[in-house]
Amino acid sequence: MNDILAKILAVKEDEVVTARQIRSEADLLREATARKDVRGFAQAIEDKIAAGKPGVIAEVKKASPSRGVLREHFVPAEIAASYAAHGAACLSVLTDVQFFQGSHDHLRQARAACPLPVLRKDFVIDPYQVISARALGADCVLLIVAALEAQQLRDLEAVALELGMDVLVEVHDAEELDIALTLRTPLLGINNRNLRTFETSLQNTLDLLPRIPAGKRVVTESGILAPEHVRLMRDHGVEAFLVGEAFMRAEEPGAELARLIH
Ligand SMILES: O=P(O)(O)OC[C@@H](O)[C@@H](O)c1c[nH]c2ccccc12
Repeated sequence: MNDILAKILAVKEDEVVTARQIRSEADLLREATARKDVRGFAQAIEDKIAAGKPGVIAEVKKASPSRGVLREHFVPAEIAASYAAHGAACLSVLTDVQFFQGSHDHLRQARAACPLPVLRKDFVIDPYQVISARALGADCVLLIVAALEAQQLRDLEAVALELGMDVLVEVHDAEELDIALTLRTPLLGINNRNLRTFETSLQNTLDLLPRIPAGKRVVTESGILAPEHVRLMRDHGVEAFLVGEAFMRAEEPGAELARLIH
């Protein structure tokens, strides 16, 4: 497993060990449960779609391992406000430091600057990170099937739901999809990018669509760069999108969002 995902997961193991030494899980849990401010993430997407609009999860991401720095002028509060003003349903904020140049502060600042629900975008492998997400203010966590065993996925989902958060479960192929479908969450992300090779193809979403049962909300993730891409997906009944790079490269991220969905 000498791929980028394996490298990232090894770093996450270390991060969790260190974080636990600084602050106990019990202590963090007290902070997380004291917060009574969860914003409905899945609901915000459904509300957009019910109004005839695409549900866009707009990402706040300074850099990525495949693309390097995406945006020099990077002010999370400004970006979040711009997204909110231009019709985003939700935000996704990278909190990984080493590979995406994210931070906990990016999430706090973005969430404080707008009324939108926020996904903590990181590589979650341990309940500590789910609890930490809520303590930071996150309303949803990402669980990546390629990174976890089926039982771990179910356990992490249970922790998130217990804290009142939503879960976005991410798959890349049919095998991962079968595992994801054992979870309770309706939010099913299909990543068009392979996290091991970084190859990106929108066809990936289209290929998996016939396998999605009723009751699940498909979110197509990655590589959505142009209005034609949004149109192609909507023509196939996909109404929810997770978009980062296209917005981060634009001078005004929210204006680019509006351009992409009209
Ligand atoms: O920047 P893009 O190509 O629009 O992609 C956004 C999002 O899908 C991508 O950042 C992503 C999807 N799944 C992830 C898992 C970890 C880190 C990042 C991701």
